[in-house]
Amino acid sequence: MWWESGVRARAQTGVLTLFAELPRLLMTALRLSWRADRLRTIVIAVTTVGGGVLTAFGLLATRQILVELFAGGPTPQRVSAALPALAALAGATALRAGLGLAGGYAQNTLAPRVDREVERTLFDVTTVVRLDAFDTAEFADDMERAFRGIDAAVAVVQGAMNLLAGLVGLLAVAAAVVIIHPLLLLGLLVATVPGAWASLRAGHQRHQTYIAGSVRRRRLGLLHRLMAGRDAAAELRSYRLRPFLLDQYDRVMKAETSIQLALARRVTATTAAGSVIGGLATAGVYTLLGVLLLRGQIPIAAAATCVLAVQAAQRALAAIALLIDRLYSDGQHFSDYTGFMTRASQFLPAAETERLVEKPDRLRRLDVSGVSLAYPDRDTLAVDHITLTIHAGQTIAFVGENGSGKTTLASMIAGLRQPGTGAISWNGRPLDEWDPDGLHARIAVVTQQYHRWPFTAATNIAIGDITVEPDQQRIETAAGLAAAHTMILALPHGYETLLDRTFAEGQDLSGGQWQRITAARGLLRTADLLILDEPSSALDPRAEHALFQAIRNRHGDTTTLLITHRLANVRHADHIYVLHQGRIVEDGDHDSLIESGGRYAELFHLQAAGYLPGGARERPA
Ligand SMILES: Nc1ncnc2c1ncn2[C@@H]1O[C@H](COP(=O)(O)OP(=O)(O)OP(=O)(O)O)[C@@H](O)[C@H]1O
Repeated sequence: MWWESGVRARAQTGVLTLFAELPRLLMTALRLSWRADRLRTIVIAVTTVGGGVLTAFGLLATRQILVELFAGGPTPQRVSAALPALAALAGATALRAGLGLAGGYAQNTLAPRVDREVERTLFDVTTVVRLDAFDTAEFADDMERAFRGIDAAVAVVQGAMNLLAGLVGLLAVAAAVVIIHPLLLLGLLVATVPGAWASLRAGHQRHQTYIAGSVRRRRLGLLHRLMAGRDAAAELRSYRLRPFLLDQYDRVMKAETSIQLALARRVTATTAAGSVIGGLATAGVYTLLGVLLLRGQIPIAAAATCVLAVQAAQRALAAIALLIDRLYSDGQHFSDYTGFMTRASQFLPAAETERLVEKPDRLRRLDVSGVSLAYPDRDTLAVDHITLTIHAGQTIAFVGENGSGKTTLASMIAGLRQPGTGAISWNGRPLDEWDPDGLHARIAVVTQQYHRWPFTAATNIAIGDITVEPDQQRIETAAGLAAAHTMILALPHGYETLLDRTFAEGQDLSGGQWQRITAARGLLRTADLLILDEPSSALDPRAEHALFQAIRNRHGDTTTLLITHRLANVRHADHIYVLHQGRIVEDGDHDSLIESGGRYAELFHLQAAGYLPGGARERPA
């Protein structure tokens, strides 16, 4: 499907390349576990190695028991001769079980710590990357897989520990086998390598399918939200979208099902080939053992121990192959996580250097010099070579038709996006050379696409300034300015009403009520620069009047940048910039722009005509 193009190419990495990454992944997992909890990592390492040594010891003790039992002499004598080895075996088994319990406990209690460490590190990055990261589809895909990689991190750490334990155990068995007859070691390898290879290959096939399905899964997630979520529920019903969405779902699932069936066929074929070859090789090992026994090259006790050893080795190897398979697939999920962290680093803001430590002083002037910006995959510039100056205390307005670049320019002035070319400076120094926290503390932004934070009404306003403890008086004053106070008091729990319908006692608000809360959040702080992007699009006339009155009252104290399509609200602005296709095409105050009879005058008259009897036009003075 159209939205899947390009993903398949990313899933074409070879099995060997990925296998070669395993040691690096193991090291990353061990480092992670060390960072999460040193003591537990040490306990796991000690119990793992101890368990392996005890396995070898147990095998040799078994051999000794068999040697004593198969020796000549009366039975009671043979049994009593075997007793010390039997006691040693019992001791080793008990000790190994104890170590296993201790190691298991350490692993289980390590898992939540690793989980927290990994998830926290991911959120550290996702909350700091530049906004432009969210403009690319690759970033969204990467992030989807990175979140899956969080669960894999714990699995990789546990898998790495278990694999280590399995390898130590296997080494022990191999050592015991070599002591009995070196040729048997070769036989063991032949018997187990095909199975291990098949496991690896099957894991690789599963992961390839997983990567190729990343966009499809996101699409499915989207359809889940659209068909079962609250946001789309009303439109879904009013436009009768049910059959359309179900059809989309069926199409995606049809593709998904056939891909999963093809995968099941390939995995079964791979594991079947591994099992057949492995089975034949095992038969070869037992034949070899029989031949050695018949030729008298090994005694019967050694042969019996050897059968036990072969079985133990096969069990250990089967477990190891399974572990490698899991580790391999979890490791690849985990490498999606580590890969995301590496790739996301290109979207991190510039590292804070000495120069950035200085906090900006109160705004005196803000210069926009030759600023341009193009969004990824767009041929045209959203903002095209704009130069302007804003002086402290001024009220500035950006007006223009939809898509003319107002929001994009404002977001660069707010320091949320970096200009492609040109520079924006605060008191003569580029924005990115000031301490970012200090800068954002001096700028308040009320965005057009505001977020409905699932917190109480009070918190929704208080987060306008999280640098100080919430102050009820301050919150209520800000709410009053945005015509939100009375509305909030009318809610079931007033300011403490939770604004999320999906939780018990939660409430939802109308679009205009939400917008009042959003404006209150912006007005909470007496920022030097207040940017209001369409703050009144959903407000009723009374609320709109109150909000703009509050904004006008700040004139001279605060510098205000206003974006609105309701041109009556920008009449009082000191300077109005008219944008068209990313450029400033006119600027001046209201009267001079009306006088000049250009684009602004045309838009203003069009709007004003709607309020006049018979659609009469206001004439320029
Ligand atoms: N995240 C984005 N990725 C790609 N293109 C974008 C993105 N945001 C905006 N654009 C495009 O950039 C151009 C300018 O958009 P912008 O939002 O700045 O316009 P605007 O003047 O604020 O419009 P409106 O009046 O509708 O709010 C438009 O062509 C828009 O389609």
